[in-house]
Amino acid sequence: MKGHVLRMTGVGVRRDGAELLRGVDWTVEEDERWVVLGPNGAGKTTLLAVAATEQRPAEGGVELLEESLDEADPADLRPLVGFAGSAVANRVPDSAIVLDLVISASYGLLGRFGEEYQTPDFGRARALLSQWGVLSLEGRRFGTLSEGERKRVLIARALMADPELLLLDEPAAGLDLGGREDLLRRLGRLADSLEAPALVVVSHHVEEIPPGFTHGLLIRGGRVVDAGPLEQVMTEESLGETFGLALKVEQDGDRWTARAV
Ligand SMILES: Nc1ncnc2c1ncn2[C@@H]1O[C@H](COP(=O)(O)OP(=O)(O)OP(=O)(O)O)[C@@H](O)[C@H]1O
Repeated sequence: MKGHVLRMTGVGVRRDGAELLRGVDWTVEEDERWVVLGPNGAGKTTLLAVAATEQRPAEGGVELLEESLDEADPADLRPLVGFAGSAVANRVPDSAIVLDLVISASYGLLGRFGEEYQTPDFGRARALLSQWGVLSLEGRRFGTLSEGERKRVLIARALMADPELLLLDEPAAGLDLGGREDLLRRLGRLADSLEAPALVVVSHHVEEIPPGFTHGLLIRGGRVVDAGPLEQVMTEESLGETFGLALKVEQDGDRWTARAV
């Protein structure tokens, strides 16, 4: 059955007198794969923080799996959301062992602190590391990993608790061309999987939209410029307004490119 996993209505966020988001209406259904596109400072990370229940909006409503955040305990809803991005990477101790980092996501922890795990938990953690191409790193310390390796490990971690919604903040940033293409292929495979959670990927670049993604939300200055099926929102007009410059946008199969004109 199709149902909404995330719904924001009139969401506004303010911090230290600055308006970070304003009047955001956004619904993510369980079979949708969204990319959130916008320039630096547009409010993308803030939007994900609200979706991940880490930031409470000053205005408007947020529902996760049809439960209002006003009524539910965020601690009960948090395991339903997998989140990977630099905000998580910055909190991981350099000394955390990769396998421990992934497996401890079942308890919402960033490493093992004496909790008990069963054989199937280790099996799942290793299967996820393998799915993201980093099983050989299972015994390494997080602090010794490259940027690309960290990103893959954190995506595996975000999937460990079998979330209903997976939020990835700039998964392709800082990767070389081969690393980016490999990551996009793996994200495309996840997008195609019927068992995958609803997906939301944040990016600055239309070239980083993974194959199989269905919807786009364009944001600038904390306001939604456009949101809906990709073919409807990926226009030169809407993207030009979002990034503040005239653009030539092209689609080649399920990939996109954009350049200034
Ligand atoms: N405490 C704060 N006080 C004032 N402004 C803030 C505060 N925290 C964040 N901002 C501003 O809110 C805006 C949105 O920030 P956010 O990190 O959500 O943007 P973003 O789209 O993820 O940007 P980037 O692509 O550069 O990561 C930015 O202009 C940022 O400077």
